[in-house]
Amino acid sequence: MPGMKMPGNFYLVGLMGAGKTTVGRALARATQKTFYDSDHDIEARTGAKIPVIFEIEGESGFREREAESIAALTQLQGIVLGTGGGVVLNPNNRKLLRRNGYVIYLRASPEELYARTCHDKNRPLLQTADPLAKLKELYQIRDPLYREVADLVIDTSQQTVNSLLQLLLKELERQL
Ligand SMILES: Nc1ncnc2c1ncn2[C@@H]1O[C@H](COP(=O)(O)OP(=O)(O)OP(=O)(O)O)[C@@H](O)[C@H]1O
Ligand SMILES: O=C(O)C1=C[C@@H](O)[C@@H](O)[C@H](O)C1
Ligand SMILES: [Mg+2]
Repeated sequence: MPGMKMPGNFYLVGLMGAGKTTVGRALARATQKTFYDSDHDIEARTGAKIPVIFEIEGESGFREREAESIAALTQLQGIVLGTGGGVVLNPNNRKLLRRNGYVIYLRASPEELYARTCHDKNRPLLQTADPLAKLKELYQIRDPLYREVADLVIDTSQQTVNSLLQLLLKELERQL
């Protein structure tokens, strides 16, 4: 289904490694929308990489910047937005996402997320002695919040990025 035109915005939520950036880019291409990534937007606005922002301003400083970025990006039309894994912690972010777009939760188990992220050092929250335990803890806290904002929950287990894209397009076509 190349070049399928669909109305509105698509917002992708989920934990680190869920595929928000990867699947988001592919979805934008397929639906002729512009892709944005809130993590990249924060880095561009700040002029610093996420690990550096965490180091200097702590997680709370990062969350303030993230809220500003979400407020700006949810004013845009015709976009696919890949969000940061912690975006749903802020109630105002949740409200903005729900109001302004169709929210897709890319779900994966902590074990799978660990396998996808363990070679990558760009996620400060996973720079701990036991990243799998951290992912399990984040999953417990956040899975209900992702579900709360989601219009659609997609299980990404045992799926390639391309098969996920096909599944998403089929589901979106059915629902919209
Ligand atoms: N369904 C999938 N199957 C296998 N690997 C995947 C899948 N989705 C994503 N990946 C891989 O997992 C890694 C993390 O994906 P990606 O960066 O898109 O996640 P993210 O949700 O944007 O994470 P973050 O919240 O940290 O930005 C990438 O190397 C990507 O290629
Ligand atoms: O899950 C999280 O809290 C985060 C996920 C990443 O996307 C980044 O937004 C940052 O590393 C924090
Ligand atoms: Mg990402």
